[in-house]
Amino acid sequence: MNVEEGALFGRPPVVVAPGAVLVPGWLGPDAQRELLEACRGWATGPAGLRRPRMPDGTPLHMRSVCLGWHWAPYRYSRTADDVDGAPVKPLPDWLAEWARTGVGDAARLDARVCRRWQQYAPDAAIINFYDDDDRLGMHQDREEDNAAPVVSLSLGDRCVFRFGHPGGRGRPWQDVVLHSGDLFVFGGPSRLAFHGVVRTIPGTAPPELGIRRGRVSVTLRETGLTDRATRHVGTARN
Ligand SMILES: O=C(O)CCC(=O)C(=O)O
Ligand SMILES: [Fe+2]
Repeated sequence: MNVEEGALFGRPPVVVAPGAVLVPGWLGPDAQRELLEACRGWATGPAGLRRPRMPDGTPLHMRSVCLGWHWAPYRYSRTADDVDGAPVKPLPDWLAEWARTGVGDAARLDARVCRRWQQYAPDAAIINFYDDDDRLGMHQDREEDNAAPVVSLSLGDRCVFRFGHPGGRGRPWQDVVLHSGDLFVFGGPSRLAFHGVVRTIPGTAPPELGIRRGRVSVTLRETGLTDRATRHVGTARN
């Protein structure tokens, strides 16, 4: 975890919007490999990788697997009901710890990210796998009953990530290129900002990562949910 490393390679941290921070090169090569290896394991069944579908059956343009809580448009559950009904895999403590450290690093760059990052305790992760032509439409992350920030880690090919504002899908927005190893955290006034993945940039993964193609993202959140209360709200992501 390195706030300085990105800067050494000419990409300093950026406050993309109030409470939204990009830390380039936050994961070094070994940590990226470790996380990618873990993602490959999580992708296998039970409760493994699948292409999520909108409530009307329209498939999304990527595949995903969940940890802690299973997310499918637009609700969280403890079982992967749109996969095989198996219990969702646990979110490992080490990954929650990485996310907490990431929120702390981001909060030092912009205090609006999170006021009490030491208490950040994500209980859900979504791992997205993007092929060359995949994307994710502009959406809000709003199935959480909680204002804690969202933490995203990128692996593999770069992508064009569009970050807007909470008021709607339209402009203004900023397009930022997320590289393998980058940390992006959005909280505070940007917690409900619309965002999406416009496109991946094939062939841009670091060769030493050992990924043949595509982009993987790991997105962590505090759901604020208990097993008795799940939520059904949301906006289109297709
Ligand atoms: O893949 C990404 O970088 C974004 C993922 C995302 O926005 C989500 O899963 O809600
Ligand atoms: Fe999102």
